[in-house]
Amino acid sequence: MTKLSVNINKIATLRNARGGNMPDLLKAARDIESFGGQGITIHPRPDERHIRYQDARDLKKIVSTELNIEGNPIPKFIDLVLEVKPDQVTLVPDAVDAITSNAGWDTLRHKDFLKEVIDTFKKAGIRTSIFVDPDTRMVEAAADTGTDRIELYTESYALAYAQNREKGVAPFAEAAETAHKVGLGINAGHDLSLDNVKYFKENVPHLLEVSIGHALICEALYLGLDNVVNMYLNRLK
Ligand SMILES: CC(=O)[C@@H](O)[C@H](O)COP(=O)(O)O
Ligand SMILES: NCC(=O)COP(=O)(O)O
Repeated sequence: MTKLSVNINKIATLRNARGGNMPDLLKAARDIESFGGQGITIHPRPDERHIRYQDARDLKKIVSTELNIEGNPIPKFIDLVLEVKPDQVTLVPDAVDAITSNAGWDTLRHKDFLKEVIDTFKKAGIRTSIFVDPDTRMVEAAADTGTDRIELYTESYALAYAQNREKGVAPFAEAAETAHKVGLGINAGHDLSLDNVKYFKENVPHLLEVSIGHALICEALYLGLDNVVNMYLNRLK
């Protein structure tokens, strides 16, 4: 079974637009869980333009499924994660000024750094995941860091889907087979949507979890959050 973790960054973006508490991020997280969502993902960025560090602390108190915090392990992110102790931390190598995540880790080049950070989180009892491109060398080197899982960065699949989905999914299927062989759990995310997620799930083996935010919240504007969560759950069966 593949779990759906809903990324609620975009709900925080909307809230922050007016400075008040509408929409209420904590209520949205609780509602998503009551609709069947199996996890909540947040990606606090250093400028706190959507998720604020305080949101992570508040969400920890109310999320009853699984809290996944994503981000670049700069010192203040590491401190936040160690304080909040989410179920999972996903390390993403994004630049401070990145509009959104735009690359996976070079796990060969940053192996020593990743080993150290992963060791710190694992000692605190937090499951770890590393955001990587679908490249078997990067997946194999990820295993050497001691991480529990990888998250496959799916933007290239989402871009290819309309033109040539067979070609677009092939590197992900291969990366997932490699990850499974070297003992890593497999998550995936970025630009997955109601259109493209079913084919991905059908063609990428051993997929434990997808985290989906941008498309899901956009789709919910037309279809409703409850309905959309359930449409994803059906596609992930
Ligand atoms: C790691 C990843 O691909 C997503 O978490 C993405 O980072 C969403 O972040 P934004 O909502 O800031 O685009
Ligand atoms: N890890 C990916 C994620 O949380 C959501 O990415 P997106 O669906 O907002 O592109």
